[in-house]
Amino acid sequence: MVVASLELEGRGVDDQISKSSSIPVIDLLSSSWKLGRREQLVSKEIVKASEKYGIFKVVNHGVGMDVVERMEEKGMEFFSLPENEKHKAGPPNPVGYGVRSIGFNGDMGDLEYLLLHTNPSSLAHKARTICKSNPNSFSYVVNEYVEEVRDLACQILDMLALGLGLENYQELSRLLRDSENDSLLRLNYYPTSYNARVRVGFGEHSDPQLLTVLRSNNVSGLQIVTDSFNGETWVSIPPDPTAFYIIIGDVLQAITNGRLKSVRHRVITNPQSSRLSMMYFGAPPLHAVIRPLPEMVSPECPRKYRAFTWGEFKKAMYSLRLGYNRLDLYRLDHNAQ
Ligand SMILES: C=C1C[C@]23C[C@@]1(O)CC[C@H]2[C@@]12CC[C@H](O)[C@@](C)(C(=O)O1)[C@H]2[C@@H]3C(=O)O
Ligand SMILES: O=C(O)CCC(=O)C(=O)O
Ligand SMILES: [Fe+2]
Repeated sequence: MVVASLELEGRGVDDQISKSSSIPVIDLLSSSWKLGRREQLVSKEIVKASEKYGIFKVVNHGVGMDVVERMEEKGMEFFSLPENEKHKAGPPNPVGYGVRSIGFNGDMGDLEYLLLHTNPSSLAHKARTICKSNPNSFSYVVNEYVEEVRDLACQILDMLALGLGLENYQELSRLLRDSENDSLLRLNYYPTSYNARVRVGFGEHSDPQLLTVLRSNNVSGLQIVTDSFNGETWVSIPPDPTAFYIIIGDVLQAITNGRLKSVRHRVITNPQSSRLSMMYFGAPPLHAVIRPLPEMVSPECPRKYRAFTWGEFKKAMYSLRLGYNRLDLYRLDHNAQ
């Protein structure tokens, strides 16, 4: 495993000091999917990174840079439209175009965004309001991007299953391959911070789904929380437009009985440049039942979460603030705490 150094930021939002640290870099080229010895080792590294940090960077990921660039171009084309045109694709209920307001419960951030369902027919419908001049070309570019990042997400899930010693290595990825999967694509555009002041672009939260595949332009802003000797510390994740960051979500934490961590993260705005990020949130079908897998439960590690459907979790999530620790609602020892 290669270890990348995280850049040292001066003072973060609210004068919190963010420290330098390191997060793992996984090289997928060395693990062409064959279940050989080398692949088993990489799988173990992915598990370790997901347990310790809940985030890691993937290089040599196999997603075509031309596909990534086409998606970024379409995104920028959209955010460059006049305000009144963009608003025709809003409000986000929950998908669509949004400005500053995040979710339905009063959360605000310094950004504009476009949230899309990855289901091709839902996307084709929305594309008519997003790109009136050429909806087919917009849907084509999004579908092409989603297919490639979904394949990457599935490869990571297969390797996680292998590294965790699950009986069926496709146990996790089948949830994203299901035609009824509820995955989303989000494009976030953070303008340069006004008055050179660093502001919250997207507040602290964990991602609710199985995992997130994140790619951004070469502008910093993403930070994660790590536990340190004097409490919690914000650590900056350096941007790398040629790579993807994989972020573990709440559902994967529940399925693995708390072994993999859904990392809390946020975005701060950049005083010099605007940031464009693209996130694929890999989610199961609404009816999928989420519960700790039997392989993850033992007398030493008793079951931590009760069973719930993704639909049930999603309903709760939309009724809660961004920063709420929603998995707490499903903890079996919740009332005892
Ligand atoms: C405040 C909210 C926005 C959010 C739904 C929620 O009620 C709580 C979770 C938020 C989040 C965070 C990760 C993703 O960006 C997102 C699309 C998701 O699935 O959960 C957002 C939701 C959103 O913006 O609609
Ligand atoms: O924009 C980013 O870089 C991350 C945003 C994020 O965490 C989210 O949309 O859930
Ligand atoms: Fe997130």
